[in-house]
Amino acid sequence: MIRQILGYANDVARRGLITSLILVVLSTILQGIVFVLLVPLLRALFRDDMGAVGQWLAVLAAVGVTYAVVFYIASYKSQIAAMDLLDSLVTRLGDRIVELPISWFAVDRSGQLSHMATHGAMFVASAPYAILRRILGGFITPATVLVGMYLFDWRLALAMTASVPVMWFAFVMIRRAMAKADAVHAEAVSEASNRVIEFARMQPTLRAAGSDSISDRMVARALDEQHHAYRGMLVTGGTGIAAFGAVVQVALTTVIVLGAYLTIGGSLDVATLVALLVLAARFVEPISNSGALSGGIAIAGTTLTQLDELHRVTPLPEPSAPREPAHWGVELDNVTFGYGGAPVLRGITFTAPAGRMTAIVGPSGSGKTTITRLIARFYDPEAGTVRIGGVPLPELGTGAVEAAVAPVFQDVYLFDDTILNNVWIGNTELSREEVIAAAARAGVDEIVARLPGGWDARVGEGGSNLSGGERQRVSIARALLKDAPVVLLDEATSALDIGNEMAIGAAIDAIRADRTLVVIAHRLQTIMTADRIIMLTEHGTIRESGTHAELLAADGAYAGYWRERVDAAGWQLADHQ
Ligand SMILES: Nc1ncnc2c1ncn2[C@@H]1O[C@H](COP(=O)(O)OP(=O)(O)OP(=O)(O)O)[C@@H](O)[C@H]1O
Repeated sequence: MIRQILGYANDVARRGLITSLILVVLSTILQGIVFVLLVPLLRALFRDDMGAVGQWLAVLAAVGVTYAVVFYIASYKSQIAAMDLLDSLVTRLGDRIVELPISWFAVDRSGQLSHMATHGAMFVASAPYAILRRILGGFITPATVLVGMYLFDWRLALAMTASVPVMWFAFVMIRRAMAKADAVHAEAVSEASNRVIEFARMQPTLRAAGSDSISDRMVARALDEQHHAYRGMLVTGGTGIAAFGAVVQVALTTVIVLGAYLTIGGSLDVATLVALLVLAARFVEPISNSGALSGGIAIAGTTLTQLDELHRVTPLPEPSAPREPAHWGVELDNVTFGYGGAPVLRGITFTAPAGRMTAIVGPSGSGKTTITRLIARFYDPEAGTVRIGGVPLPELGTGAVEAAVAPVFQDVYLFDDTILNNVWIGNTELSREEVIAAAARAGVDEIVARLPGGWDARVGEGGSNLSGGERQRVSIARALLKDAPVVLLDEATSALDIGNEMAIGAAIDAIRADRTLVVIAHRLQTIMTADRIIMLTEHGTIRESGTHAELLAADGAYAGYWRERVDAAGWQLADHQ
């Protein structure tokens, strides 16, 4: 475990941890010596040898004071090391999260991550100070006592030694049982956290569905399971501690019986027996205490295992020498992809040339969003190749793809910060004036004009103070600010008011002028003005592709789809062809 913890510690924390552990070992040895010194002291007392009593008392006081000083320094250093370790753990966790492939986040991990970053990291960081220190004491102090016991009576010392493997076995068994119970509990906690977060976020939907909705029941079940797992952990811990205590008491009783037998037989004097029994009690006491703490090691171990798992997630392959794209056109070449199951895209081939708008249309679930995820390299395809500027994405590298591509998705998440800062994260190197100018190109200035506080108005958690269309305008402004040569836009499906409609239309015109724009198009205006339309089937294949005019003239599936959309929107077809 120490090795595992050291693996996550930065240099400062590692040095602090090693120093404090050395001091802890030293203090526990000194504590053992203090106990051992009780034997000659007690023997001298029993024999009324006051000169020897004085001598041993002086030695005891000297070792005792040294122990107290070392113990104090060890505690102080351990606390500092714990704080450094916490820093280091949280930083490593953060660094790892930003390296993980985006696909890892497709499953909701918020509960697990928040638990790891808060309780888990704190438990691991304090484990060396609060738990290991005492567990080390529970082994090293008795070991020192045992060595001392051999100096006074080898037979009793041998009986004590014989009990060590039994106690060790009991200790390991409790730790294993606790580790298992805690792993179940940790999983239940993260599931319950996910459900509670979801429950809070989804309140408006849930209220509309009535109180006995599926989500209510899912939250209740997740909390029930967590309570059940917690009870299991308490029962396992309690039973383990009681069993361990019993083993320790049996060992002590054996030594008492053997000591009495030897004294009656005349081979051990009463003074030595009494002194050794005091020592035997000192031998078992730290062991008993450490048994109670073995569960703590198991709990810290669960978080360490989760951290290890996080570090084992295989990142997408990266090039040793990234290639430069020749242009910013995007190309899908015979791409097939599925989310671990049946393919959702099959043999997709098309190009989205630089400086053009390519619109993707098709029924719900046909794979439109998946295409944009593959271009942004959230995933690599199972077969076929995605290229930017003629270079396959794995040869370009994820960093270069992230720099070149600006995705504007429908589920835009805004930080609970000012509207200005929400645009600014698109490019933090620009000045406030430059950010405002870029944001105005996406029509964000109109939103700002209505908000009390203007550019410094807060947008609420997730952007809840803005409408869907307004959030998308902020997201488009981020993309404009990032000045990425490839923009992926998933147009809002919900009906937009005229202000949003016009602002987004104008922003699209600004983007397509000098960038590669791939749009999952829902607005009729976008579809008909696209340079090229790719129409998908519900099976994730391409049904038709071409310009709006070409596809209407072909009078195939697209022409039917277009007529339906126009009828639904109440457009006059003749006016818009
Ligand atoms: N993260 C995921 N894990 C597993 N399956 C997924 C995931 N995301 C999408 N899918 C599945 O892949 C298929 C294509 O989904 P995709 O979101 O790409 O379709 P779409 O055409 O964008 O749909 P819509 O128009 O409804 O947004 C669907 O069957 C969907 O259920």
